[in-house]
Amino acid sequence: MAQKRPFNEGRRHFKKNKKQKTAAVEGSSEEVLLVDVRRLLEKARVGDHEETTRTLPEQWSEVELTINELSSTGDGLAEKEGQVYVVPFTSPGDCVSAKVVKHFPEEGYTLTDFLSVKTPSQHRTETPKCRYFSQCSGCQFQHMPYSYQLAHKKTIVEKAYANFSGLPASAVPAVGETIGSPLQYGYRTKLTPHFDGPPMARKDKRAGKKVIWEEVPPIGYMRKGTRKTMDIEECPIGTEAVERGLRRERERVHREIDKYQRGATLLLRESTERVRKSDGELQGSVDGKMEATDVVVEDRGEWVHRKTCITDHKATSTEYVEDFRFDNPAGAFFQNNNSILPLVTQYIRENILGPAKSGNEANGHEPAMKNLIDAYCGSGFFTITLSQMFSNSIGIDISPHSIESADQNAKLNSLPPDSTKFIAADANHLFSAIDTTKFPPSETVVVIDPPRKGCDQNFIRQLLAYGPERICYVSCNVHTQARDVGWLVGGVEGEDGAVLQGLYEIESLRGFDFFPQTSHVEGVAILRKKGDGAAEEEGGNGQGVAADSDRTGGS
Ligand SMILES: C[S@@+](CC[C@H](N)C(=O)[O-])C[C@H]1O[C@@H](n2cnc3c(N)ncnc32)[C@H](O)[C@@H]1O
Repeated sequence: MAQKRPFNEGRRHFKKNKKQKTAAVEGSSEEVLLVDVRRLLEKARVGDHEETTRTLPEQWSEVELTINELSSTGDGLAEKEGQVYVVPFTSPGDCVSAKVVKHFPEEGYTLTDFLSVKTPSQHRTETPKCRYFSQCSGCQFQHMPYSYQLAHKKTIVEKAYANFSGLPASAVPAVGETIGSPLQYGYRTKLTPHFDGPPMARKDKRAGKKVIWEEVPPIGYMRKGTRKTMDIEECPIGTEAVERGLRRERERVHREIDKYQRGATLLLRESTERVRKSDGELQGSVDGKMEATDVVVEDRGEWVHRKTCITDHKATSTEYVEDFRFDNPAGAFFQNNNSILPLVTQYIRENILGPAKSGNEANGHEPAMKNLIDAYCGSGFFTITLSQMFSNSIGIDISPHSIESADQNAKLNSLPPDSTKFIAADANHLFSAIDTTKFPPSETVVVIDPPRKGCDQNFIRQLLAYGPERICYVSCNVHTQARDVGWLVGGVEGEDGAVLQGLYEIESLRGFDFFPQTSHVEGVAILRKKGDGAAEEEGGNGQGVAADSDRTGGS
């Protein structure tokens, strides 16, 4: 059985500092960093570093370090005399100067501020496009070539499964190459910069006084390693329409700051109006030019896309992915990098039914997968883009607002209501609501795309009890994904304490780069029920379950 153990793994080996009673959140950066620190210390053969007597440099002193490796959190790690120094904005091989910020002696690491490069690594080849790079906490990788970023993200997936799935290496297939984003800058369709209230705002408010702004505060993102907001005038990972919106919103806040009683988060969400070129009026005014101050016009073959930036949470934003249209309240969740979405949907279509049952060929195979259940469906992105492959599709989301949008989106895309349905419900109660005569598990594929914290253990138990033929697990946190997949493959403790056997094997695993220049990677894992053609595929396309060799390579 795959245990809950892996998420404690990073801490288990360190004596806890008495003051640090709070456990790190499962799958959090802190947890992931701890595991990488411990692995590096093991590699450096430091042995029991808790017993090592080390003299650590004083806080705020400057240290010179050579970066050994990149952590899954995107930070450089440098081992020196039995202590790991965490240095942001660096690459393996960099020799850098850094300022000591905080020691965690029990855990064996020290947080630092990056100061300067003494000798650059061979992976430090790019000139960052953002003038705030190495101060802003948003991006970590602008100094590295894109191919290196993609290769690193593959190792993040590998390490996640090696360290957090609780599975033997033989149960984890070779991780595929990371699929890159067609746009590596100018891709983010949503940004949410913020500003803080004046220091006395709370006290003034309690005293019934009007809040006084002595100056316009910085509007932007957190300065790396601090809780302070830094002023950001431009963000080159945002789309052009969003960049325009940022400038406009900043000007507005500068004009209207006195209307605010406290700090605020601003919304910048791209919205697209699609106009057929033959409709005339826009012909000739295309090719990414600004048609008017706030409108970016893009040539899309027979269409013209007019892109604007919405700042009202409740206003409707429209996005096109392939030929599907999605309308959402601008403040609601929708994927943030439209350029990569067609690659993801295409990949899932090609793999969701398995190598022999892809796409339209599926109907010729028995048992054909006729049904789709999209747990955590949001406004219907996967249900709608995949529904043409299935006779019945159902999407479930806990947010009634998302389900309203999903219903609306199904209509916008002319999907028949008798075959594509959505229900507002907790995924934990999903399987009691499913009619198994309509959705027999042997003919059903389940797509899972939960929030960063992953699935509830209860959901996993119910999924195992239902036992769909295939599962496609999409996740923005490959660490919690690895834990959940570990349970589906290796089994999980039932509510009564008895072991529920794992039913699945991992057919394929790879990352998609939804967020270039950052350390985030979206994982897509395809699982099939054990015994469903595993043998015939082994050794076939290199994506089958590995033979008994250590291929996860996470340590
Ligand atoms: C990462 S989003 C994915 C949305 C969708 N698949 C998409 O691509 O647009 C996660 C979704 O899970 C939903 N969610 C969170 N907890 C849930 C639960 N217990 N049951 C059902 N849905 C939940 C959220 O409302 C959110 O829409």
